[in-house]
Amino acid sequence: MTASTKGLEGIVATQSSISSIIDDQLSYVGYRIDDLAENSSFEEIIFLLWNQKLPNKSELDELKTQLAENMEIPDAIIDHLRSYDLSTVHPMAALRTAVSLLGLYDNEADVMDETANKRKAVRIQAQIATIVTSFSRIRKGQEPVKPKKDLSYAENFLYMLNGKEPEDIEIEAINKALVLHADHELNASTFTARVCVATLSDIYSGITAAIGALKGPLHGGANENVMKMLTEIGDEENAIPYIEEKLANKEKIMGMGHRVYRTGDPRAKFLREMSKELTKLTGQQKWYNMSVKIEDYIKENKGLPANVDFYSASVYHSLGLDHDIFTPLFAVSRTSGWIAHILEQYDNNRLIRPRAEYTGPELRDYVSIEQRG
Ligand SMILES: CC(=O)SCCNC(=O)CCNC(=O)[C@H](O)C(C)(C)COP(=O)(O)OP(=O)(O)OC[C@H]1O[C@@H](n2cnc3c(N)ncnc32)[C@H](O)[C@@H]1OP(=O)(O)O
Ligand SMILES: O=C([O-])CC(=O)C(=O)O
Repeated sequence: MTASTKGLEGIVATQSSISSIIDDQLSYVGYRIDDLAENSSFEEIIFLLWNQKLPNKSELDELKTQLAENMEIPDAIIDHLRSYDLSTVHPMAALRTAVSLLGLYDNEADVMDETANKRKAVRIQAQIATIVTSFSRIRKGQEPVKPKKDLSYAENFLYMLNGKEPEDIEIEAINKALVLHADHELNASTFTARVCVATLSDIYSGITAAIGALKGPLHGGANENVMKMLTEIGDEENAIPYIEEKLANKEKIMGMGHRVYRTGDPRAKFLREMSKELTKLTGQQKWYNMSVKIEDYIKENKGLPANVDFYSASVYHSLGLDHDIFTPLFAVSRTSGWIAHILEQYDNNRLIRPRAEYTGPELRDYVSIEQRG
């Protein structure tokens, strides 16, 4: 292994027909992210990722109905969420455990045929939103809100989170965020999901493993940390001195840099636009202004682009989301991509088992405990 392959940089580890990043352009199943972000509902994206084609009207209506009808979670999950001290638990840890638990209440969890896997896909995609929103409400002492069958996925997410039907601008913002985060080639959490199910383990195991990988601050956890940074900075004039100090201490700036993108993350411009609009609307422009200053500074001084997690922070903050719910919302969206990759892995499976270059001691003789110093 050379320094350049550390972290498997540049290694092509599988073939996939789900999403592609070529010359810093992202597409889902051949459709440009720019077109999808402007025009698609999240349900359309789910259908596209799982079926490799855009749905016609009746296919889309059917999926929307299935998702809305499957959103309720078993009472046992709600009881579980009430059973521990939620104030000390990160929502991503709660989500990881709750999705694993969900598998215990699905009597098809270990049925591995294609049709059962598709039914489970719908259930997991539907119920993950309800787990996140129920957790959020229960820890505030509020009752969980049941989904409504006539609402879209984005609407139901906001309705179950806030207990009231959302405004159009909120629905549009959440829908676009869900579309933009849905899939991203062989990112760390998707790779984790594929490695897990390539042992022929079940979908719940794959999604649980992926949630664990997304939680880390170098991956999905960055969005929460961006808001933490902006809050610490506090005012626009503090932004550059704060960043200079971080860089001088060799600390990473959250939401900046990417393993694959060199010129820029094509999703970031949409989130930047949304951040501009929503922070203006809510009188919180300072978060957007601060973010622009940081983005410009890092681009000029480090040559690094803002990634998807950078502006999503001020977008979600403007929508009133608790900061530690940012990454769970990412997971809600990325579940669609994880499931697509899991189904693709099952479809043409081979165990994923690379090698390690051994760098430990040479072979040596065993020393009995009495003879050890
Ligand atoms: C949805 C997503 O997962 S998008 C990514 C979300 N993660 C973040 O935003 C966390 C901050 N960013 C990072 O840590 C990185 O840019 C990653 C993890 C995204 C990609 O990392 P890698 O490709 O492994 O790059 P690596 O960490 O090796 O960095 C290469 C160089 O750029 C620097 N660098 C990379 N990102 C940053 C950053 N955000 N801030 C400061 N310096 C950075 C590194 O310090 C390193 O510099 P050096 O060569 O002088 O030591
Ligand atoms: O692809 C990656 O490495 C990280 C990323 O942007 C994502 O998962 O959306």
